[in-house]
Amino acid sequence: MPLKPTASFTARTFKPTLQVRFRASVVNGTPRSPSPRVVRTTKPSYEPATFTIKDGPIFHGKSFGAKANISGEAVFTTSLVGYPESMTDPSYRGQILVFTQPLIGNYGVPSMARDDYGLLKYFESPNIQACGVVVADVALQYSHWTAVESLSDWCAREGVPAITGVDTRAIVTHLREQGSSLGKITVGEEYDADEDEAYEDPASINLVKKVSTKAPFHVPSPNGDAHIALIDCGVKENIIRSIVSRGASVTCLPFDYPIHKSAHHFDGVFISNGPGDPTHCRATSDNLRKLMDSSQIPIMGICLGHQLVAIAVGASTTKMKYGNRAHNIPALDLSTGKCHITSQNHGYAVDPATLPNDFKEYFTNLNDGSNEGLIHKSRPIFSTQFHPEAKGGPLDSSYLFDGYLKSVKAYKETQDTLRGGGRDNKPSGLLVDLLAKERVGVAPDGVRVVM
Ligand SMILES: NC(=O)CC[C@H](N)C(=O)O
Repeated sequence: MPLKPTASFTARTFKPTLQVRFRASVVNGTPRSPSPRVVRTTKPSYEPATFTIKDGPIFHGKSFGAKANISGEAVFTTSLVGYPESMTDPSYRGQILVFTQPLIGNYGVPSMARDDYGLLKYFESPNIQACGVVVADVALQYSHWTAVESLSDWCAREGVPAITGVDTRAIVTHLREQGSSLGKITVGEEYDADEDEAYEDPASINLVKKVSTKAPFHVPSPNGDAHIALIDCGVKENIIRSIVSRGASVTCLPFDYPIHKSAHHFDGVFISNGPGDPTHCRATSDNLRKLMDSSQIPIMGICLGHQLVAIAVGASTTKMKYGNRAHNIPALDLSTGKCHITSQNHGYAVDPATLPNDFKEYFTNLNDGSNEGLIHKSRPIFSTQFHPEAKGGPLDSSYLFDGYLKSVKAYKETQDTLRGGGRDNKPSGLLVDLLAKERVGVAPDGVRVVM
């Protein structure tokens, strides 16, 4: 049944202002100097905007981001927090992100600060990756010690259209019934219902190519001398951090890098998360298959990486009706019988019935029974559909990185023994020193830049 367009939106009146409130000056009986809690207000443009679902309802609201018209796959997340992390997760490239949490933007947007490893502290990549944002009620006031700007200013600065004042419950009801659909955001102009050909299907684009690093880059670890090759299909910063903090340096390689030809330089291979349909990423799954046939190196994959490991071993993937995007999804570890609450963002799933005999299902989803992981029966190869690095989200399953690093270090020791000593790191070490320390992109003029 077509839903009625939501036409009413009442823009609140406010004065842009900076308010400074003071906390109690006595804490646990100890006087302290007043520390200001800064509350900033923001003033979005509030031009009219429209969110339209292809072959579905039209929602009228107000723009609070860039003045631009876009189309993409409309998906929803039920995460309560973590909009800076979700919006910068490259897995969302080509997607319009609908938040079910009604109030978004209340803690603002943090800075591009970097941690001791040189990784972004508060974002999962340097830019907003979702092509549009839909919320019920954008916060006009924001307050947080990490905040440097409002959600509205950030979206406008990054050229990302965003709409507020729409009934996100009706949108999500529709997406759950119809399944993930194409949608578009139109800003500042009357919606023309005859313009249906304006929908661009991101499934027709090689999204992984767009987000993968254009050249290798290296993130050294001060905590150990293992070395991991990470196939970057759109890696989140916190995945790299989860590895380097555990004592392995990471060299991030483009998605189509022929890793099977150079695995002997590394102690482990990692396949990252990323956007789009995994069957469009044949270059990576073909290289992985050749790698598994020629080397015993430990392998771990997350999300798209999980799907690519599955495809490499001959299993198949299916498109889910509307996917799983949330920070509270229960996944059962079939090897221990323990349930972990996990962070997820995916629209495809591995069919566990198609796994070959030497693999078994590792995790299963306790909500919908979908596959959440696979593991080789005798070799150190495993992957998960959920995100154990969980940014944002719960850290229940971060032990999986410990297990991976353990097998990486064991493999390194065996290889060192076979070589009769540590790897001669000189040649590859020197090359690694020459690499950029951050993601490498391409500027419009074709010149490679560090992003
Ligand atoms: N987060 C991811 O890696 C997503 C994987 C894949 N693009 C999917 O939607 O299923």
